[in-house]
Amino acid sequence: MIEMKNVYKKYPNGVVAANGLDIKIDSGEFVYVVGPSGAGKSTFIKMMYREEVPTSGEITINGMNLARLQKKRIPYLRRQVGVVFQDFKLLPRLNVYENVAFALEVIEEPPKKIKNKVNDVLALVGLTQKARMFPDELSGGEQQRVSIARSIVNVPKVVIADEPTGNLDPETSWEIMRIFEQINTRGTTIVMATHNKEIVNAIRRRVIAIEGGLITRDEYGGEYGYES
Ligand SMILES: Nc1ncnc2c1ncn2[C@@H]1O[C@H](COP(=O)(O)OP(=O)(O)OP(=O)(O)O)[C@@H](O)[C@H]1O
Repeated sequence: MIEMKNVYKKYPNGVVAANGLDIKIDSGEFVYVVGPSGAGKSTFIKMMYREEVPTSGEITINGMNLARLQKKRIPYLRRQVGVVFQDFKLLPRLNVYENVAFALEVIEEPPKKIKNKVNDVLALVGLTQKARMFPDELSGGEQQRVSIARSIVNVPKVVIADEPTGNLDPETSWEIMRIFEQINTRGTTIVMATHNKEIVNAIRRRVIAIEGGLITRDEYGGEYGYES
């Protein structure tokens, strides 16, 4: 479970990007985070994987208090929370297989386990045939599939995605959504910030709207609710 209690975030330049956020997200939920540009969606999401730390308030993920998490415990958090970005963030000099394996090498998994786990997730995202290719040899959708494979190879309880379809054409975006739905069906919680109105209105899930650093709407099966 993810819980925020009265979370406030002021950046050093004085911008208040979270102005008292209270939210509970249960295990296994699929949540969209929507709102206008600059509303505070990325800040909300970054605080969940401790890329940003709240100025005050509490955030817990599966019992871990992120505000008080010691630096040395961050790798442990990253094992429980997979992250997917709009711009994929793959390592350009590593091939598909190595990009995914890297997430396991840093936590010192035994080589044999690495091979099995990487092959399993590459099959799940449909990239078995492209395991030896490099990121610049892949389409945007394929690169995003590698990044999703990397985010789930540790079997995290939560996957957080910030605009994962933002750089993709509509058809490819639907393919990526099918993969997220599949991951969610296996019990993984998904929290996804998105501007994709068509997707939110078609694949109905919980919608949390943020405006001016506040949660202004929280509806199960809700609409996107903005013109974009
Ligand atoms: N590192 C930072 N330092 C200072 N201000 C920041 C920082 N990151 C974000 N902000 C500011 O905080 C506010 C919220 O930004 P955030 O990126 O969370 O919004 P967003 O809803 O994700 O926007 P978008 O949809 O455009 O990505 C904005 O006013 C932004 O300029």
